[in-house]
Amino acid sequence: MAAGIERIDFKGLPALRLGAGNGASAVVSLFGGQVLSWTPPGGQERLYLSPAARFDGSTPIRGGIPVCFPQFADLGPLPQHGFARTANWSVLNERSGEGYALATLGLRDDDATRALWPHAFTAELSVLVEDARLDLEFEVTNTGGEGFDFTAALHTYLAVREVEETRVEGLHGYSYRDKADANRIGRDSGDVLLIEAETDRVYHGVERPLLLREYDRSLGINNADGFVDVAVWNPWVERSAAIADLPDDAFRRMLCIEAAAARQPLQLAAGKSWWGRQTLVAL
Ligand SMILES: O=P(O)(O)OC[C@H]1O[C@@H](O)[C@H](O)[C@@H](O)[C@@H]1O
Repeated sequence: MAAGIERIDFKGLPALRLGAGNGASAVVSLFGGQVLSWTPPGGQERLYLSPAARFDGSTPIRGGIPVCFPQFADLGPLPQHGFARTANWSVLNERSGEGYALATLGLRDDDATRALWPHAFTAELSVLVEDARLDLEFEVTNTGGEGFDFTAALHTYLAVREVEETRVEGLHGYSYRDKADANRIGRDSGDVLLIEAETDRVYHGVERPLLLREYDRSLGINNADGFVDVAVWNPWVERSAAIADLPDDAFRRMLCIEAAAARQPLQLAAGKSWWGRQTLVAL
């Protein structure tokens, strides 16, 4: 597609299409502030978007990069993964030039968010497409008069050709909480992580970039700043079949490698900001 940013309708929802001018593009839905597609130069889609995803403007969209905020998973009293993924975001900024496109979406507290979570905040998601790179920055500012706690994640659904032939490198030696095994704390001891069963882990304090290797392509994943944890999720056979908006064999085509701040709640004092980043590089 041409370079630049255009407003589009994506299955009935308002969205932005970001084009970097060299074949690289991304689609970002205003519902959820959610990246739904990312194609680096060469034209291969690198995010998984469920063919059974719902676009009704109230159900979370299954796939792409949902924003989990102000709660990751079920780590608190809010709906699973918080409310940001079912909120309507606004466009704060759009910029494009030679070889890049950048959009920033914003969300702030309103009556609906305060009914669930009584805090004043602004959140911004910046999405940059440039060459073979997708850069995401998620920033939260406490605009109220008192501190608050939150957990957060960019719940990135990566498209894989065959999950059992996919290797994740870089997690060796890190400890993780294993939700698929009664929240047992384990330590990764292998050279690579293979996905051969239901996997639902939060790795703690991951400082190295990760490499997702497939037989004919790879993806570099770097989580930075406030995203100190990495969640790895694959629902495998039974859970895939039980999730209504995922085809039964979806687990073969996706692997979530998420930038997270989920080991313990973050405390954000009045007037302060926090931010975390995830960068994907197609190799
Ligand atoms: O179905 P949801 O709400 O989008 O959540 C999907 C998964 O998200 C993961 O991040 C959680 O660790 C899993 O436990 C959860 O099942």
